[in-house]
Amino acid sequence: MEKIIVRGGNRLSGTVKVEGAKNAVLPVIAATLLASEGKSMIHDVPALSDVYTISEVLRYLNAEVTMEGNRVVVDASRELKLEAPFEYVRKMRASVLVMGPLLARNGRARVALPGGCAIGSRPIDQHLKGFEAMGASVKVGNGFIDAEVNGRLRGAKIYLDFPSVGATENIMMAAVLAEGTTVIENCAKEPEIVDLANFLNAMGAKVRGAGTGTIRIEGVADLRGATHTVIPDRIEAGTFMVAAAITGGNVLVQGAVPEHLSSLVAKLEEMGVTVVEEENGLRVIGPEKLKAVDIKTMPHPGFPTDMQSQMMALLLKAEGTSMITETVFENRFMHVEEFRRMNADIKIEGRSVIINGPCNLQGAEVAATDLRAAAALILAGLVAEGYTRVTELKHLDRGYVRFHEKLAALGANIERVREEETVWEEAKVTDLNV
Ligand SMILES: CC(=O)N[C@H]1[C@@H](OP(=O)(O)OP(=O)(O)OC[C@H]2O[C@@H](n3ccc(=O)[nH]c3=O)[C@H](O)[C@@H]2O)O[C@H](CO)[C@@H](O)[C@@H]1O
Ligand SMILES: C=C(OP(=O)(O)O)C(=O)O
Repeated sequence: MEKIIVRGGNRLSGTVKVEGAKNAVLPVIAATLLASEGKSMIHDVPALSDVYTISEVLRYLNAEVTMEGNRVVVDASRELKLEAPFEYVRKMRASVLVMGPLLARNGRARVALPGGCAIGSRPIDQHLKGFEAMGASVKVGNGFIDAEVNGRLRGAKIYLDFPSVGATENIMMAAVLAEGTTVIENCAKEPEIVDLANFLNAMGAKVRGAGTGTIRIEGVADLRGATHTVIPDRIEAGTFMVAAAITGGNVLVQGAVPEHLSSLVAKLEEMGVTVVEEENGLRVIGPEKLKAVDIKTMPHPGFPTDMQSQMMALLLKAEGTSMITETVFENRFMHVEEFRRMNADIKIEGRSVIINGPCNLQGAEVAATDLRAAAALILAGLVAEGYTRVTELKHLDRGYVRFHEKLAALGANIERVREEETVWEEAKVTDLNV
């Protein structure tokens, strides 16, 4: 079993470079399916397992995908298949993002129904509501969603019940080839939505208003491949900002875009952390003592749920009582039990977590429950007494490129190893039963 072993106590210093954003590149790669002619070339693609998964989905659908370093080239000009099977959707929920492009281009799409996951039940009713409003008939059965439209999708006015990132993206991708104008109201405003809109427009689409609460899309007859550079990963950047803050370090996070990180910067400053805008990124200097604060996760520009667990690690070291309220996902507190194993004074009250800091964190063997929890446990390990061993690294690899190497380059005492699992002998178990 692979583990990351970290020994707490080192202050981090130096410069770390941020990769292209996972949550931007996945919809952008899905959108390449919309090009019936020409190749798309995507730059600054991070080498993550999720990127391999979405590439596999595209290959399965009959697109040609080549990856060279941080560049992905997609040729989707051949006739496409219709179906994204469960083996891909199970590995990565973002596989459902091929549904909009397939429906727009083929008039049909069949995608395995994603199940729940460690952070919540995550339904996709808002995606489907959008497709239906555009004239598609949607059927759910036998573990699949089948969507079909007679002729082309038709532009429609769609009001989302919640500003869902995935629904906004899927509906945008369906609408770019629809007949007429689509208006998505109460849509998501995340920077990744703007990045997708920029890529779609480079392909020949007419998308306006991305980044605001209303997106207007005028459908066009066809789209061609385009070149695009993915935005920097604000969550990876934020994770390294917390790493600097928690260790009382001084780190330049190169590529961090201040406008994408304003809610995080505000909270860090409230905690006593110094954040300085430099020409090519953000410098973060941790204080001797961190102050307790309250945090509530919200859709962008509110505090991102994808930074909730990392901030929880930081608040464990803050003086006083902090409260974190999670409003985006109903079950994103699985890491709380793992922090308890590290001697954290922390309890769950409904959708909130109360932390009494500063906690005297102790190294322990802990398991990552989702990708941000993996990062958060490693961050806690940076300041825990002794050794922390973090398992279930498949979650980490979905969203962080060479995380331990980047931390080691900043001075952390950290390595990734393969350790044998302890196998209990049957005799011992039997002995206990007598
Ligand atoms: C690949 C990707 O970009 N993932 C991000 C994306 O996920 P994702 O796009 O899945 O997140 P959404 O914004 O759609 O989900 C937010 C909330 O809306 C609910 N919901 C969503 C769709 C729907 O049809 N019905 C519904 O009820 C979800 O269960 C959840 O409670 O945005 C999340 C919220 O910022 C981030 O945490 C994820 O990292
Ligand atoms: C929850 C996340 O991703 P996904 O939506 O791909 O599960 C995340 O990036 O933290």
